[in-house]
Amino acid sequence: MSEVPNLEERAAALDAVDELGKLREQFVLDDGTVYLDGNSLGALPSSVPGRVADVVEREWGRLRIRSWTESGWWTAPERIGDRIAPIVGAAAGQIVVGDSTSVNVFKALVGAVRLSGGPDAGRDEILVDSSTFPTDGYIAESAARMTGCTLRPTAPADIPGAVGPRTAAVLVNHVDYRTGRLHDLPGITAAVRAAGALAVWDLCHSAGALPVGLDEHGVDLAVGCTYKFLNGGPGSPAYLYVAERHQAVFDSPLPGWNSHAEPFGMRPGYAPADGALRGRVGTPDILSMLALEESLKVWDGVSVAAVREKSLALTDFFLECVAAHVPAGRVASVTPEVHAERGSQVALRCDGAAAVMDELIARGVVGDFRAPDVLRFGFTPLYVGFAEVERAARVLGEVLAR
Ligand SMILES: Cc1ncc(COP(=O)(O)O)c(C=O)c1O
Ligand SMILES: Nc1c(O)cccc1C(=O)C[C@H](N)C(=O)O
Repeated sequence: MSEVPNLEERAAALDAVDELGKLREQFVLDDGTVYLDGNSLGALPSSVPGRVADVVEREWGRLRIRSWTESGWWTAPERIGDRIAPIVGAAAGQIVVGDSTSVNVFKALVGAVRLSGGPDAGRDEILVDSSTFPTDGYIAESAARMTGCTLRPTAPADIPGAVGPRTAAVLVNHVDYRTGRLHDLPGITAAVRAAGALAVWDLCHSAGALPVGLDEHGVDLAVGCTYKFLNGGPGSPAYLYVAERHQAVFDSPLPGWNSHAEPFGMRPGYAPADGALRGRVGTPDILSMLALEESLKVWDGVSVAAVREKSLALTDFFLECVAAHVPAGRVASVTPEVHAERGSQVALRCDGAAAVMDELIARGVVGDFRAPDVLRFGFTPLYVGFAEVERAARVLGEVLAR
């Protein structure tokens, strides 16, 4: 066990030079808990409660209806979209915030089939990532039925070889929620576009954890949640990216009055607004949305490249500590070793994983369990430190040594 003090010293040295380490102070966290579940629900930024109280008491309580204009409520979806844009590598004017990820998957995928011309243009198939988070698969199945397409579940790595003249759209998760595998967004997007189809990406597990490069890689449409690495809060609204080149013809399957060119004209006929706000539907969820806006301030001056560098250092160090602390053969990582294929989590296959995670949580190490046998640990570079990583692996070793 001579490695143990060595790992603790290494952790201290890594924390001492961690340029992002000071950001932890901007979150409500307790030193008794190692929080490795920010890939499910991000921690609370300290300034959010005060801002929410202000929205409730002053903007809603005193200004009431005036706040739609005077407090900027009406334009919040596109304003906050512009705040998310640099984090995912998009120029302003292409992202709108609102609704859940599931609803945005629907808008994006049906919108993509329509942009492709769909079955009328001979494009009658949708490809979906066969290892997808379930909601995307369920919605893709419904979107396929609605648009007259067939649905073909395909492993992300096989997509370049599977797309063809009949493909309308392809829906892929950037990072796999269970294994933490990072899929090849530039390569897959290029192959989909070369086949004349549209690429729709689900960024739930990558936005805020690594560079996405939506504009740089020519992504057509994308969606993502804001309650994981963007720390927007439970059920905070999701977002929809429609590349500028598609906006003029993007035909939303949910053309609510908020996306009308003249919403207060109250016209019987629909005429879509220009730009990103064409992706809006109904009245925005202001309390959650403004909590999200406040939480995004943590990102001011933070480089996504630095976040990625720390994320990889954290996951590398965790894997090293697990190898040192955990009895041989008790866990097997299903997260790729190669950096280019790794998101910001480590998933360990483990017998009795559900009970092991319960015990870890009881001992102050919070990750989560994903059926059937995965211990999942998410690393949020904005607030997780290296000493915590060492402690988490040490406690895991203690639990598994029993
Ligand atoms: C990849 C992915 N897509 C979608 C969702 C969920 O979507 P929603 O925000 O609609 O619950 C999650 C997590 O809940 C997810 O991990
Ligand atoms: N969205 C969630 C929720 O409402 C409750 C509990 C967990 C979640 C999650 O985000 C799960 C997460 N997407 C996952 O990757 O498993």
